[in-house]
Amino acid sequence: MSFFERLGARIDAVDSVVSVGLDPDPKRLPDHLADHDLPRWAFNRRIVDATHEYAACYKPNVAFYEDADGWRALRETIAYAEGKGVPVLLDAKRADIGNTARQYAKLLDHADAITVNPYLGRDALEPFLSRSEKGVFVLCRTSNPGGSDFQNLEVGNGKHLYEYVAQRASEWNVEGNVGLVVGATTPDELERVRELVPDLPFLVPGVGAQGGDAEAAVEFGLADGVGLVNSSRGIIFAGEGETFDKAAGRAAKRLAGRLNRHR
Ligand SMILES: O=C(O)c1cc(=O)[nH]c(=O)n1[C@@H]1O[C@H](COP(=O)(O)O)[C@@H](O)[C@H]1O
Repeated sequence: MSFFERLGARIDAVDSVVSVGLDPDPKRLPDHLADHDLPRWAFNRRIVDATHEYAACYKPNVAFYEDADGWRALRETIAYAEGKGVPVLLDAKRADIGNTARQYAKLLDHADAITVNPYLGRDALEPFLSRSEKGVFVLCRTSNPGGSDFQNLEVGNGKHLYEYVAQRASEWNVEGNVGLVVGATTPDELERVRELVPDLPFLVPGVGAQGGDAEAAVEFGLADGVGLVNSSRGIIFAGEGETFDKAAGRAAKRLAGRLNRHR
């Protein structure tokens, strides 16, 4: 089964397109977890317990795990999420020259899907794209304020770079495993990318803490019902103290319901 078939089945099973972002900023973890051997894992475990019923996937951003304990915490988190039947999308934004990219692509041995950066071109993504059973989400129009610096440059025929990336990524979809990352903070661009590539599922970050447009995220993010709308801080840091997980569960449920009203 392809990644997008598995994701579609998960979306149907939980009636949710929510991607729960597991970005456990050590500075924001509840104090009572500090004594744990791996506080990030202790935190994530309780987040997964509280949110998995509403999670179409989990999206750990590897930036929050790039140290010795972090990798251990990430490994435990992935195994636990998968044990609950939830696909894991590693947000790594990788790409490099061929022999390095082949090493980076080994990350896919441990997850169902990954985010990649198109800046280095097609060959830098080949080791990811050739993994037909894994999902590969190509950054297209990012949600940050500087996303327009390069991505909105005109590259010829009145076309912007993000539009060109969308079309090229669609050509790279030989294995049926390519999606795009398009932020909810620029709904006009989101709509435009959907016009250009009707068939690719999107990962739409930027709702919640970044204030993006949840309605547009659902209206344009899904292809044949498949796609993901991510919130990280808005879910995992919805509450504080001993009951942080309960608040996260409520936040995930609320977002799933809100998105479903537009599905
Ligand atoms: O690739 C991503 O997931 C991503 C792309 C993008 O354009 N904007 C964006 O916010 N993200 C990621 O999505 C998550 C958003 O986190 P919150 O703003 O806390 O919901 C972070 O892990 C970001 O790195």
